Amino acid sequence: MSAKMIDGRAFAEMLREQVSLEVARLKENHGITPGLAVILVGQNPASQIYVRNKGIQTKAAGMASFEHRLPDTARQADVIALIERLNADPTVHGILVQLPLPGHMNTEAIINAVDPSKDVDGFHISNVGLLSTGQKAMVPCTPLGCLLLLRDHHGSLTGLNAVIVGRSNIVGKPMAQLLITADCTVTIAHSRTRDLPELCRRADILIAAVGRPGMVKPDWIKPGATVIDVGINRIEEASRSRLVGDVDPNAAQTAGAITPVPGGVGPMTIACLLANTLTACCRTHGLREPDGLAA
Ligand SMILES: Nc1nc2c(c(=O)[nH]1)N[C@@H](CN(C=O)c1ccc(C(=O)N[C@@H](CCC(=O)O)C(=O)O)cc1)CN2
Repeated sequence: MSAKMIDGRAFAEMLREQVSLEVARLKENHGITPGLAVILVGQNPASQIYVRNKGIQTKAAGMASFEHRLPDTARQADVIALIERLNADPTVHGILVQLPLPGHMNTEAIINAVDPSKDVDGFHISNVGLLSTGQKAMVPCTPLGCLLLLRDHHGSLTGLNAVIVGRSNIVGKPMAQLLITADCTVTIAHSRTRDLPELCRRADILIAAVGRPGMVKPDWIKPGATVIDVGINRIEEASRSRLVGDVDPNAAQTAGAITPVPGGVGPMTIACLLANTLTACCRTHGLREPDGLAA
């Protein structure tokens, strides 16, 4: 039997519509327009596309979009000075620094310069600490997107065995925190994990976030399990480029449900960024947070 395809594109569209409605309500009732500032340093081709899409979708949701592009010759101090200006700007409720940054920059120092209340990426050390202690935090967009898809598919996640392959700060670790809070039993695996296929076969929920095309094979999957593929790997084939996930597409024969690549987790990332910007704006102004948008 073939797995149910979890349609992240459709879910993200619904989420963006919900955000748009809440933004319109904020404007009408309180005269407030949520604003998102995105900083792009350098010319990374994929980053340029993501930043452009963030701007388009921010405006489409009725929010103010501020785009700041710096050359890859910019100094770390220039980026931090810009962040400090945005921290002090009351029209900016969310600040995002597009990653990866050029090699000469210290990513942690730059992320930690963002005011935690405007850290819509949820990467600031204060938000990492709040999330890991189960407190109200800004939650990283990709794991938040995965959680929303899982909750929509399963309802309750209580008692399920979740295996996360990948231990990055952006996906693997925050994903584990969210699933622990959702009462899953969580294991984080990585490239040095012993007998990875056997471990994965115990998972009711398998999250693949390693950045290796097709690494998770069909026989690594427990029949009926839910598979969330976070991989976005661009591969060149016969002079054309194609996007593939971390999970072998034949895994759909074993899984109960699976997210496709493209069209699964990817679109949820920007939709959750919009949701986080709205959440940050509501928190800043002491207003009720819309239901269903946060973790
Ligand atoms: N500061 C951040 N930098 C990066 C993040 C992040 O969350 N914050 N995540 C990724 C890139 N990313 C957003 O920035 C992102 C990745 C993928 C998609 C997406 O919609 N993917 C589509 C396919 C798009 C395509 O054809 O290329 C899909 O999977 O269907 C959106 C955003 C790294 N940097």
